Amino acid sequence: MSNPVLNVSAVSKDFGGIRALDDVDLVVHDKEIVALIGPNGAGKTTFFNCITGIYTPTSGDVLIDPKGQGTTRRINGKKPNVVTELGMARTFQNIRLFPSMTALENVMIGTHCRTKSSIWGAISRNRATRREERDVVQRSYELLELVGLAEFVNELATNMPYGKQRRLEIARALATDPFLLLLDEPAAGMNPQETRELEDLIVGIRERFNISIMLIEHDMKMVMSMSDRIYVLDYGRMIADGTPAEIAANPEVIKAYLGEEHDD
Ligand SMILES: Nc1ncnc2c1ncn2[C@@H]1O[C@H](COP(=O)(O)OP(=O)(O)OP(=O)(O)O)[C@@H](O)[C@H]1O
Repeated sequence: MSNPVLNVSAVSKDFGGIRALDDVDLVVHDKEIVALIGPNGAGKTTFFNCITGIYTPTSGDVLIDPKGQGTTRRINGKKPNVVTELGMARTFQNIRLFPSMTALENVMIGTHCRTKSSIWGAISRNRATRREERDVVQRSYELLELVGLAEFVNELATNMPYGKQRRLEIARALATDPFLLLLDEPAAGMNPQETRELEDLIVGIRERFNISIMLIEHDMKMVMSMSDRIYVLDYGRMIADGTPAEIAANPEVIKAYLGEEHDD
């Protein structure tokens, strides 16, 4: 198998006296769909924050190898915009769109980290800049179509239904041209029909863009049906990883979810 595109090794994160992540290991391979699950407060969002530059891990390594060819780079402590430029894009548990911009403008902002025009190009509006602007609009529109939002192209993000805003966040993340797409509770607030459609969309994104996808999700039906592998966090510790069938049959996972007495 090729080198993992993401290799997280022995990562811990402390908040004062609280150890939110404790010696966590996780890998994602090329084109894998990997889920991170665990009870509330287990440390899932803290994990995403540690690997996307919002937090610096207290210890451990976050390594990426976008092409999976052994060219590994350590990204601990890099700023979120740098992590995005390096090819890791994410969505948030609490949607973070630009509410008073249109759907198209929100996606166009995502393309920004891949455009080349300088400030001088923007002022002089030379031919290369105008061509690049046209390409950005075209590509952003195509991404809106792909996530099923073509009819909302000129709608302000704030006026869009909640489930559509979640899709818009995915389109904006894709606009950064990632090798790894990180989705934090993409199905939150969606009804069963919307969740099924979202699942199709996520699997379709993997096929179309040949990228890896990692998601935090509480909807077990969705997680079990679409993931290649699943990791389980409990009280900041990784208690299991495996295929959906292995995870469903793992006694420690069942215990964590049923909230039985916790062994140390
Ligand atoms: N900035 C912070 N300062 C202090 N404690 C924090 C901070 N962020 C998270 N924590 C704590 O770290 C632990 C893990 O929280 P986290 O939000 O990562 O869990 P989660 O698994 O994403 O939960 P949920 O499923 O409810 O979203 C919790 O005890 C939380 O209170």
